Amino acid sequence: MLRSVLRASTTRLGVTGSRFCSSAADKLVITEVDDKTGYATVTLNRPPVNSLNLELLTAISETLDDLQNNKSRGMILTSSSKSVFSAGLDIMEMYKPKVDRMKEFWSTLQDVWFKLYGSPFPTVAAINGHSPAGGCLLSLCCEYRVMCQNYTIGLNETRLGIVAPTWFMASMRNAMSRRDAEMALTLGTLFTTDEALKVGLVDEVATSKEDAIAKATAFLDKFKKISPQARSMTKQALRSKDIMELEDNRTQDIDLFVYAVTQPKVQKGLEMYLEALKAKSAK
Ligand SMILES: CCCCCCCCCCC/C=C/C(=O)SCCNC(=O)CCNC(=O)[C@H](O)C(C)(C)COP(=O)(O)OP(=O)(O)OC[C@H]1O[C@@H](n2cnc3c(N)ncnc32)[C@H](O)[C@@H]1OP(=O)(O)O
Repeated sequence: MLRSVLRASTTRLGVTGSRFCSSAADKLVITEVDDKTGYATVTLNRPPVNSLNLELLTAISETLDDLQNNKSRGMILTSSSKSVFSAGLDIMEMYKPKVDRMKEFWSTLQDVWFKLYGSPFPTVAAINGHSPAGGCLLSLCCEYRVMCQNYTIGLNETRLGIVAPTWFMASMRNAMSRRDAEMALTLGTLFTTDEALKVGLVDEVATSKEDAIAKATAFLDKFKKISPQARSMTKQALRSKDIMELEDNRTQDIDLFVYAVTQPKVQKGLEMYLEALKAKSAK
């Protein structure tokens, strides 16, 4: 039985919420912990498409802190949307940006990556909708991915005329073969669920969100008889090279992001992409 709400993080207005004080619908991230298993289901809740702006990233980052501080037994990451897991980074954070906010935005994304990719507790993404770019990154940080049928997933940055940072690439390389990762990253491939399964970008296919959560739970159950400490040390050792590489280059990575995104050519590309998205949604 799910009991709500371990911690309701930042509200849509960007104000830190307190325990149990307002309805889950107001929260950017909803955390529910199962009494029996101790697993936390973390639901991204920024309609319409869970695009990752500074406030949503901050809420995710705080949630991951809470789970770690509470010695979580496992986390399932999913979305409250019926058709989108996450549309990736909020393009409005990059289009005509204010540099200070942009730096905070990127630094918070780095924090989320460190905390999720390197989490001591086991993590699964129950991908119940489309998952392009930054949405795909969040799922790649998890140890296991279960995806519902008939959606798309991938790091499609090159299709937007931008370059996925090396730590995005490392996360993809950790899940699939180097060859498939190179093809996917250079082409900016958005895979269908079945294609993603074939290349190992996702581990299982689900027929519904409920089925995805059940399969995610079954994955977490596999660790019941494994020492949590041995498990987390093994995971962190395997991922430490990627983590140290970004730790050593955090500031340069932020500077490179600001430099790249503020280039007039990139701004023009983002403008055109936004226009195309708006035109599509207006149809
Ligand atoms: C060597 C190292 C160099 C480093 C240099 C750094 C360079 C920077 C790297 C940056 C990495 C970027 C990562 C990203 O995540 S970029 C974002 C990529 N995301 C996408 O391409 C997805 C775009 N969205 C979609 O394809 C669809 O919306 C989706 C399939 C997800 C859902 O479709 P659906 O039909 O359900 O919804 P709509 O398209 O109608 O969208 C509804 C409204 O939401 C707006 N929207 C959608 N996506 C975004 C987004 N990512 N950001 C902001 N807003 C978004 C869309 O415009 C609609 O708005 P309106 O209702 O107002 O029209």
